[in-house]
Amino acid sequence: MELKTKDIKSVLKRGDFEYPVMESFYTIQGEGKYQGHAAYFIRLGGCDVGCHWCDVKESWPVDTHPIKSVDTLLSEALAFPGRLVVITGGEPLMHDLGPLTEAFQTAGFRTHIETSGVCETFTGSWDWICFSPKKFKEPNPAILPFVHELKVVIFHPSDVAWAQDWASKINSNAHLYMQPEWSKQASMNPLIVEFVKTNPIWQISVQTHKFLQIP
Ligand SMILES: C[S@@+](CC[C@H](N)C(=O)[O-])C[C@H]1O[C@@H](n2cnc3c(N)ncnc32)[C@H](O)[C@@H]1O
Ligand SMILES: Nc1nc2[nH]cc(C(=O)O)c2c(=O)[nH]1
Ligand code: SF4
Ligand SMILES: [Mg+2]
Repeated sequence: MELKTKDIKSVLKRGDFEYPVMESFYTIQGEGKYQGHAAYFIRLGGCDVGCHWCDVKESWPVDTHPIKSVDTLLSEALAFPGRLVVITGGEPLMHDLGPLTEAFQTAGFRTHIETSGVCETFTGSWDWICFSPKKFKEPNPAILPFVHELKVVIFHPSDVAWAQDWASKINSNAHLYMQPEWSKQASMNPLIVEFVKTNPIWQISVQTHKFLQIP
């Protein structure tokens, strides 16, 4: 049963909780298991991992983005038909995601996260956890039993074995993706294609939003 916005405000416990929000946008999930699904993205500010190939480096500072309340974020998302929210960043788990996810789930959204898993604390109530480990900062192993999807960016051939090593550490139900680093597709795509054909438990994820030229 979907609540109306005014009803939701009355049930939100921490609707006034605030976050630094670089951007929020209604689009098509371009990566991983839910690729192709309409989704409302909330990109939180702040990340200290420092991937040199990061495609959203402007998200890294935590104090240069507008501050938005849960109330506002939920009201903005409710304006669109989809009921799948993807919390991303930056590194979203830098923040206490309990209030945000509680509000969206109360309003009938599936809550998905895109995370590098590096944070000490692991907050929020999630319908889907996409874990994308990085060589630049060691993830917190506490997340590993809860991962629904492992998505490893392949920048160099050595990342293939590194990805398999991570697959051996997470729960056996997780979906396994290799994603070519965007600028290295010419060399990495053939490698990943051959790997997946040989190891069909894996899938390739190619950032379809960039081909569709949508956010
Ligand atoms: C921008 S990050 C934000 C969430 C979180 N910090 C993380 O890394 O998972 C979202 C996703 O984009 C991927 N990504 C970032 N830059 C990329 C690039 N240049 N090529 C391919 N994937 C990239 C990350 O690996 C991650 O799966
Ligand atoms: N369309 C679209 N899909 C995405 N999947 C993961 C993204 C991210 O930056 O977290 C992303 C993004 O930035 N845009
Ligand atoms: S962890 Fe994510 S947001 Fe942070 S630098 Fe790496 S890809 Fe970018
Ligand atoms: Mg992106």
